Amino acid sequence: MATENKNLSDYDKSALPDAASLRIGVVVSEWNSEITESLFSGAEEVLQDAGILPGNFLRWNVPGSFELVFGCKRMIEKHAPDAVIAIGSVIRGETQHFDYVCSAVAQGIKDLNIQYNIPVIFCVLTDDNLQQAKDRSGGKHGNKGTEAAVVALKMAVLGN
Ligand SMILES: Nc1c(NC[C@H](O)[C@H](O)[C@H](O)CO)[nH]c(=O)[nH]c1=O
Ligand SMILES: CC(=O)[C@@H](O)COP(=O)(O)O
Repeated sequence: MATENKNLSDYDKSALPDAASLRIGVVVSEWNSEITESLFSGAEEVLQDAGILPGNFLRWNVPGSFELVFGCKRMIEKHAPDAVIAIGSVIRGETQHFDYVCSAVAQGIKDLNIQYNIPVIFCVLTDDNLQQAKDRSGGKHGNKGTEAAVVALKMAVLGN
């Protein structure tokens, strides 16, 4: 399993890009909030370790992962952040709805990266069950929110 072999959740604080001059946005889905709040906490810790100023750390909530695309788009247009992290947790149910939500969100976030000159980081867990989500949001496989924040910082300063 890819995650078992590659865990970016352990990071070197001294190697993080300096966030003192950066504005980072985070859009958080309220579905599976136990998971998304853990992901947010992981991301928040990294950004604070990197020295982000409170006024430059923006958080908006949206109802579900499908709304992450619009939420990130509106945040970009309103605040022009240096990077945006989209946080969600999609857990498979009985129907094909899981597949449609996951595909739409992944494609939509990819499109935002192309449409705007701002990195939009895909921190959306797509799991078959709650345990898989727990394992990747502060459990045995680390925290994808932590990883996403490291990626956001690196992409925000890319080419500088
Ligand atoms: N089942 C999950 C959803 N479903 C809701 C959709 O994301 C969306 O809000 C709805 O279709 C209205 O547009 N969302 C998640 O984030 N996680 C799920 O497991
Ligand atoms: C990802 C979803 O929307 C899914 O959890 C909904 O569950 P179901 O497919 O049983 O309606």
